[in-house]
Amino acid sequence: MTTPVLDVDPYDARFASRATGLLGVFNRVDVLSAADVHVANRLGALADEPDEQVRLAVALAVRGVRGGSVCIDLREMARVAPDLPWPEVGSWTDRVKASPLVGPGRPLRWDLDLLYLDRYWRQEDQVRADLTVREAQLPPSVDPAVLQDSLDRHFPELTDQRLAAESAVRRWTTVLGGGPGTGKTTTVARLLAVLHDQHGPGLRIALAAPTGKAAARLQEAVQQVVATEFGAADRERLAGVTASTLHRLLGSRPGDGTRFRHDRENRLPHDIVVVDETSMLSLTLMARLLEAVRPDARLVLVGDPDQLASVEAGAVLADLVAGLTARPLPAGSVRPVVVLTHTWRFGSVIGRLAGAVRAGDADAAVAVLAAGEAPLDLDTSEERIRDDVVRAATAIRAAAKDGDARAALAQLDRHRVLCAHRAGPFGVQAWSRKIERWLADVPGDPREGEWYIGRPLLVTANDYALGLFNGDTGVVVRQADGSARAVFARGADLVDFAPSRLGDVETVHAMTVHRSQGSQFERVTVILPPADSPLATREMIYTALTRAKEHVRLVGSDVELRAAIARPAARASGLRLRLASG
Ligand SMILES: Nc1ncnc2c1ncn2[C@@H]1O[C@H](COP(=O)(O)OP(=O)(O)OP(=O)(O)O)[C@@H](O)[C@H]1O
Repeated sequence: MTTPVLDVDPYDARFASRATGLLGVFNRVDVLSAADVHVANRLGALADEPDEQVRLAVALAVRGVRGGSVCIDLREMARVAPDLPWPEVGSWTDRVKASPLVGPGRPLRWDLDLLYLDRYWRQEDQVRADLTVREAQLPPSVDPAVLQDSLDRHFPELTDQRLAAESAVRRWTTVLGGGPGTGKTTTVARLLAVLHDQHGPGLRIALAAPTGKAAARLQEAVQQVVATEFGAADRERLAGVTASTLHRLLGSRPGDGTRFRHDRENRLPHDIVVVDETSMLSLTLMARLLEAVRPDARLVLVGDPDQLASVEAGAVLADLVAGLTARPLPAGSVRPVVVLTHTWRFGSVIGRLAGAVRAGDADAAVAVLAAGEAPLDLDTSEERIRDDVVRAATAIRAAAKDGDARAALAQLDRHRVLCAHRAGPFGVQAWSRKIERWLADVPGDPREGEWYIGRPLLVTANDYALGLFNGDTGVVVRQADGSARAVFARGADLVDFAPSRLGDVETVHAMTVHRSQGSQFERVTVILPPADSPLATREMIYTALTRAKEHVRLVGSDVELRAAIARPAARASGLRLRLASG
């Protein structure tokens, strides 16, 4: 195999200037970043490991985490760039396994024929161990007659929703999956009532989600079911149930994003913990959650396993669904994983397109689009996008000028541009600049100053003092005295701040698909990433489409759409294998 000849600019920060040999080759073609190479060389030097094949494996493991993989499979690595001088897999594996860098108490681990950075191996093993301990206990004690009665009341038919509720009563851990509108929240509200019947008064319930927005939606949806479906007794018992962010529930400590007040030594007091939007949890956050929940508290993990996984490493929900489903089920016990498939909300065109994307069926997806039905279009005309964007921004601004904060926040959810990328011509930054230019051209309506009335805001870092969380959105609204306040929703309430108190905020007309998880908008404009982008994946498109309640515009052509549908996100992890084998 020949080594590619490359012209390298020595001042380009992407290139590790002293990367030589194999690592230099992989760095120069951008397979390894300068940071990957530095970490590998530093660890190699500390452990006295000169073997460049081992250092290459270390650098690839670091690279893997950057791409969301918890570990790497050396046998699969050559697929990344087949023309590079990859070591022969057999001897490469032997060298890595024998290296002083690899083993218990060392920086890396070899397990299940996969190479891990030790930290992630420990987290994966902890998740397995905690789930196994929960399973190994005696199951919760249940009054079967009471259970039968409450299930008949809340789930009169034998549906998957009823099975999920029964699992939540009979097991310590339940995973409830399903796409948008499949009835997950309805099931959660009803199963809380069923659990109340078992437990009697004093049941301590925690509802949580990874973002403030998702927590607010969960609380609102549960409360709506309680208010509209339940009789007086259940209504009274569940009327006060609130939801919070997972970080708030676990007790985040300022300046420490990965350790919490509640942990193995200081468990959460709740008898039942329900977490929504679990697909957004990284492996690290799942490990923290599992160590904080009492082993004898019921845990219900809810989410859509087909959505994009977390920004950080791991694909925990998809792994839990696959791993726990593969475990042999003792006779007579209820399944720990229930995935709801019937869509109650939009049996609509958007649902059909999302279903085709999820199934990886590009022909069916293109056929749905080609049918030209109203809520969908595949369009590159900037004119139409501009109309949508300007109309939405104008409506926000009008409500904000009127001092009507609730209306301004409602308008904020009418339309959003979603991009796979942050940077580059298809990314959030470029689209935000373009939108700002369009808005500046609207006659007679200059948006002046940083905190102009009607500025839509996105919080980009947790602010514990203000109680604002990464991903929260708000609007600058005019007050009766003419001053400007930044207004955000907190549950059913509104909170407002002097804009000068806000730290990390951006103007939000466009956002990444990752950030949009846990939110829905009436209309969504999706900028399809270029066909050769590594971010052009099936999960990316599915997640973007399912953010829309009424209308989706895809910007691009069927070439980009087909390319993304053909590429399932590849995140290496050993969790499903570990869980499947118990
Ligand atoms: N068994 C059922 N029979 C009839 N309608 C149902 C049933 N279950 C849920 N629904 C209705 O379907 C709609 C969607 O339900 P729900 O909000 O619980 O879904 P979800 O999966 O939580 O959706 P999302 O993920 O978008 O929040 C609601 O209007 C709800 O009332």
